[in-house]
Amino acid sequence: MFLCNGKTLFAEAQVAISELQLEKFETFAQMLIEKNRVMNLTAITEADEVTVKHFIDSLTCYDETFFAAGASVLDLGTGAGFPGIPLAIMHDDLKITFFDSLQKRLNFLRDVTTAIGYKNASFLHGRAEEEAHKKEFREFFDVVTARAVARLPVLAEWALPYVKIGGTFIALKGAAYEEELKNAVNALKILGAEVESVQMKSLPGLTDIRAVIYIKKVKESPFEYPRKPKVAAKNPL
Ligand SMILES: C[S@@+](CC[C@H](N)C(=O)[O-])C[C@H]1O[C@@H](n2cnc3c(N)ncnc32)[C@H](O)[C@@H]1O
Repeated sequence: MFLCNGKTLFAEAQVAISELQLEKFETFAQMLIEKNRVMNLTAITEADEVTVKHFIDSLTCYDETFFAAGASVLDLGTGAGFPGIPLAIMHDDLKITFFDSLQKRLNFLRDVTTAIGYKNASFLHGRAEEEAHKKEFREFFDVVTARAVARLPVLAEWALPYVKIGGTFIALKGAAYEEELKNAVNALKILGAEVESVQMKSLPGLTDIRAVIYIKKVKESPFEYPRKPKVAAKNPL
């Protein structure tokens, strides 16, 4: 068993988890470590750190107020599957689309979802700035999640066009969250969104600041957003 302290760490984080869900995290962790030998997926490879900094951290974004049963979720810039795979393990009714610009990472996630028996997965390969202009994805998702993808003013422009009116964009952020929020005020206004709440989170054994920002989509995002690749980063709203 790779995650030998898994049960204790989830309990410390007050995450109620079944034996089956623990087994699925074990499967995912083993696949992640194995694949990481040949593909750049994560710098975190020690078992307790994987549990805390990837699995438990990902789950901090789950709040049932924002995730209705069976909700459609887009995990933008999912990488090695964070927060998407932990959400799929704990809430397998959610319909999660794993979205990344790197196909290899999506291939890995396809194998993971098969191994853990998660049947509600979809995979989207492309750039956030481009796929949002396709009719089938625009304002389609109940929830969009993103962890460690871009600064909030840029991320808001990439993510909010995918969120349906009344839906939520959830950004998992670190210590710079206040500064990012301040800098994103204009972007949120332009894109038709408002900050609903900011929840401070702590992780077992760590003192790092973690903030989960819930942003409500209140009206349509103007069609010109997101702008072409690299524009938002160079010239954020
Ligand atoms: C630093 S990783 C974070 C991965 C994961 N969310 C996590 O928290 O571990 C950022 C991911 O976002 C993807 N990404 C970056 N820019 C993107 C874009 N414009 N559209 C889609 N994916 C993007 C990258 O390929 C990478 O997998």
